[in-house]
Amino acid sequence: MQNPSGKLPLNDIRVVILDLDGTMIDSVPDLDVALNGMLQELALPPVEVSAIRMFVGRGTQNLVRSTLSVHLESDEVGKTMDIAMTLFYKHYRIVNGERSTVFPGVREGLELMKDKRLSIACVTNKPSIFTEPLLSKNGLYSYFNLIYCSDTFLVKKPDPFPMQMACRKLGCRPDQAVAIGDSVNDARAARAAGCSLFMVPYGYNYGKPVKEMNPDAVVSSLLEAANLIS
Ligand SMILES: O=C(O)COP(=O)(O)O
Ligand SMILES: [Mg+2]
Repeated sequence: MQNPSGKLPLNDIRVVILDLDGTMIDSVPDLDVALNGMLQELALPPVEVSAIRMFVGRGTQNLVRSTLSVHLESDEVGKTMDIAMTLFYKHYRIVNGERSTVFPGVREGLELMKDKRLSIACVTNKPSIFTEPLLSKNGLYSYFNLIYCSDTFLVKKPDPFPMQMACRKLGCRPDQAVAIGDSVNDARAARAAGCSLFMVPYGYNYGKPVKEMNPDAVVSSLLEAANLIS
């Protein structure tokens, strides 16, 4: 754990705002099956799972566009997007939650946050049609006081609006909330919203070390994060 700001443990925190993909759940194994199913129906070659890991974080449209761009020029990508999105949704609805796994320390961290009487929000760039089944299948849904997805508002992370709304809805000031995420999108949203920021190093951050985002701490698990909140 690193502590660049020197203000740990964080005091007077009321709300924890959690990212989903790459922070709580390793969803790439399902995305791999769904994206490659989409490519097969489009008569395009498969993409490597290591490439897919680099594409996650800015929502489904960007994920599908990046995947198509491995094989197609940008004008072809534009023409193929509508059918590709339909095919991706078809495949992902079938496999969502089948191969994905909960990262170590997530359940224990959520339990400790509950014990500390913190409110827990999930703010994800995943569409709601996939988010709620994924949390439910993994037994995590009931921990959340609030869940905001990519389609809840007109904007998503890195825009700060969903995190600001989570604070307002849960009755705290932004400086009484800590966001915990894996990517630059979480970091930008949290800082622009005025929240504290913890980052996990095991998720998807386009291959960049999370310490470059200057979080208040890099935490190895949600359990470690929960221990740093008082
Ligand atoms: O679906 C994505 O692009 C990423 O989702 P996340 O915000 O939960 O990491
Ligand atoms: Mg993420």
